[in-house]
Amino acid sequence: MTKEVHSFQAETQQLMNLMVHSLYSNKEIFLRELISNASDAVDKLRFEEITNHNLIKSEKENSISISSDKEKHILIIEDNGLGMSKEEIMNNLGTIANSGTKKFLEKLSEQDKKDSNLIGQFGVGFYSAFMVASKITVESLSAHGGSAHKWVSTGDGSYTIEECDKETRGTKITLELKEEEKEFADDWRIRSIVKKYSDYVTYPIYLAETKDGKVEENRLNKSTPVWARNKRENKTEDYQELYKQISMDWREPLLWEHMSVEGLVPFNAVVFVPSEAPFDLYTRDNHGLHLYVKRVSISEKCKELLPEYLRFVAGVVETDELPLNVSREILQQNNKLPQIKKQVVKKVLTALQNLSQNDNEKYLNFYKVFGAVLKEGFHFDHEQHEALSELVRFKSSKTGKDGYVSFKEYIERRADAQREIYYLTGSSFDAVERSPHLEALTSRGIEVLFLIDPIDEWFIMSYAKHGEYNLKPIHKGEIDLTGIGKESEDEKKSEEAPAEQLVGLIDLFRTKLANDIKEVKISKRLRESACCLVADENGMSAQMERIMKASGQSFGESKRILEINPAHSLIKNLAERKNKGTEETTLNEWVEVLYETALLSEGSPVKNPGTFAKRLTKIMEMASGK
Ligand SMILES: Nc1ncnc2c1ncn2[C@@H]1O[C@H](COP(=O)(O)OP(=O)(O)OP(=O)(O)O)[C@@H](O)[C@H]1O
Repeated sequence: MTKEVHSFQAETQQLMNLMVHSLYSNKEIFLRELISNASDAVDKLRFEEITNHNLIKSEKENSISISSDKEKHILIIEDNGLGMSKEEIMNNLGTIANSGTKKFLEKLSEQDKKDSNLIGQFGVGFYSAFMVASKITVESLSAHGGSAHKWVSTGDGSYTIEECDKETRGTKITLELKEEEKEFADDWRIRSIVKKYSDYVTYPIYLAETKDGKVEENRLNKSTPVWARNKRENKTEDYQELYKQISMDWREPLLWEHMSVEGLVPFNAVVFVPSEAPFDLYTRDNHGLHLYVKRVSISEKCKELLPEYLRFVAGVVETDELPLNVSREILQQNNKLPQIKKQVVKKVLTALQNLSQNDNEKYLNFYKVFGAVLKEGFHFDHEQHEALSELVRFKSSKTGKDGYVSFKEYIERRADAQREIYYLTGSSFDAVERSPHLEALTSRGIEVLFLIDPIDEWFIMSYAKHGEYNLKPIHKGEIDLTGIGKESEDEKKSEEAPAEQLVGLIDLFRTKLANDIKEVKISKRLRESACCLVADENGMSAQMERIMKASGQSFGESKRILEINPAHSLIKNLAERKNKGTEETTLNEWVEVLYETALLSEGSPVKNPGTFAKRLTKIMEMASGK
């Protein structure tokens, strides 16, 4: 047969031109594409073999062979798959069948045509080889028989096709590399690309390497990957090695889960929870799981498979339910990934629950590092509230600085008649531990959770109720503890001043502090302290205000309510003085100092520390002179 010359379809030519002149920097993906095509061709052969026994046999095992000639800048990729007839070659390599490539071209007509990054996003299959080759020869013998054909193109608008001598079934692709791309003929370069993208291709990938004058065929890819094997075949070290390879973390993982899911979207996965926080835990935006489709690496960090609040999880998911050249955009729209994600999330949360039940110490070590991140889930994943609520831990008025309590334990040891879960927000354990807000609750033996992570203010906005128990802030709104718990005899309040005796003093507070506070009220929550500040029911807590300020989102300071303790001797004395008509100026000073101490005890700064110190000194001076 003579050599025929054919022009490429217009779209194909457009694509070729782009490839030939591509400025895309990640050109190495061409090898991934060619290996993936070769692996597909072997897949197709194996599928047909089941029903058709007349296919040409191969003496070699089903495999992909790579060889190169550094001197001549030649790279060859050969497979013993199904191969192509003349018509198939012309159809497949002259037109654009691949849906990913079509999408790529559509995108190009809308967007800047020079946007070379699109190439990487779409993975344009066979044609990407023109990024590195000045001439490509494809020789193929179909396993169905007939004669072998050779297709040759330099990517300049046309290709030639003619019969050729090829005795073995399958396809051989010879790339004549451009001078500036000759590195792709180097063994080390080939090895590293295969390792990176095609390590888990089902069929062996061999590289012909010359050592001491002899050619050796060395296998580059692994055999069946850890996640595709039966769990029982894997050893602990297999998982540990996989973890290190995909996470770049040299420490052992805390735990892993191997999933083989049948169902609607079948997939295999291995997910890992690290034992230590990665350095970029709070800043990372490249979280995700490594996604494989038919053993081909599609995305190293597939965000669609993992919610942000599990961004510390590393792992691999493999499914055959997606097309190979799936683009990032398609990944985002794909409806199968959310189903996989849901199951992965469930599995990780269950694994953590199991850990907390079986080895609480280990779990708490995990929680100390990752707890705050996990809590973000309350805001973003309402579906998982129940599971997450079993995983959160808190410090409290009963745990001490190093301990933790779960919701479950809190409820188990709640006080008599207690129907709410009490909490207090603040910036640290030390800052809340001695808060005046705690006094009435502590004296009744009621435990108060300390929400002292910056994320807690958001956590509480998304999780206001645990089962039948409302979460109740003790630093906001009214608090009524009547009948709850039991007040110990020696902690009972000393006698309160009758309300009418406090009217004058309350008025004084109101006038003097008009610019700073919203209201003055008689407190039910104080025991030792003379006064404290509370936000109203829907107001912003002092901690929230500080966080907003620190992140540059201050809405101005909200005024809080000053509560005074009617049983405190200082308040009683001041009320008496006021009622006796003691000079206003002195009383004003006391009122100011009381307000400022209330600010300090909730962790807020006083407006003018110098004035505060002077006032305090004056009062101490007066007291010491008595
Ligand atoms: N080594 C090969 N053996 C047999 N057929 C091949 C080989 N390489 C390519 N082909 C054929 O050429 C077609 C075009 O390949 P190309 O890489 O452009 O897209 P694709 O492989 O179809 O894309 P996708 O991988 O998304 O299906 C393939 O569908 C296949 O039919």
